[in-house]
Amino acid sequence: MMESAEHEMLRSMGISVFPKSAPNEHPLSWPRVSASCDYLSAAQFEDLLRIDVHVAQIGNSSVTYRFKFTRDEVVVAEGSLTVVCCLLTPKGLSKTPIPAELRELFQKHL
Ligand SMILES: CC(C)(COP(=O)(O)OP(=O)(O)OC[C@H]1O[C@@H](n2cnc3c(N)ncnc32)[C@H](O)[C@@H]1OP(=O)(O)O)[C@@H](O)C(=O)NCCC(=O)NCCSC(=O)c1cc(O)c2ccccc2c1O
Repeated sequence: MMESAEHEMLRSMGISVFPKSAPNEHPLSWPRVSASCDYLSAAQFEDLLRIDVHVAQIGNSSVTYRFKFTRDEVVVAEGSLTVVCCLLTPKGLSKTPIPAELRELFQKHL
């Protein structure tokens, strides 16, 4: 659910989760390096939950999101996810500094 909320947030910012890249460029991606969630009160099947997400920290290549899950006004869970800006190369993931234009977009959600 945190990943879905993160993806919705990226889309709302106009950032593709997996952008198309030019033939000789490596696509930019955001693999997760850390995830945690504290469950604070019980939720039940079919409950409608609201997930609020904001950017808690922007590093050189990393972004940390915080999530709050609520049912009506009750906080059900709180979570955190850290992703790293990476180039997807034929040899695998390679971290890269967050491009300035994306950093600016993330800063609006701090
Ligand atoms: C992502 C890595 C390639 C980074 O490797 P590296 O060793 O070079 O990174 P650093 O140690 O320097 O850290 C970079 C940056 O992240 C911060 N950080 C690292 N670990 C943590 C942590 N546990 N908690 C918080 N922060 C952390 C660190 O402080 C640095 O921050 P700065 O801001 O200062 O730069 C490498 O770690 C790696 O490959 N990890 C495995 C990633 C992975 O497979 N995750 C599992 C989920 S899968 C996934 O999410 C995913 C994987 C893919 O391959 C995809 C491919 C295509 C699309 C999507 C994919 C995808 O979603």
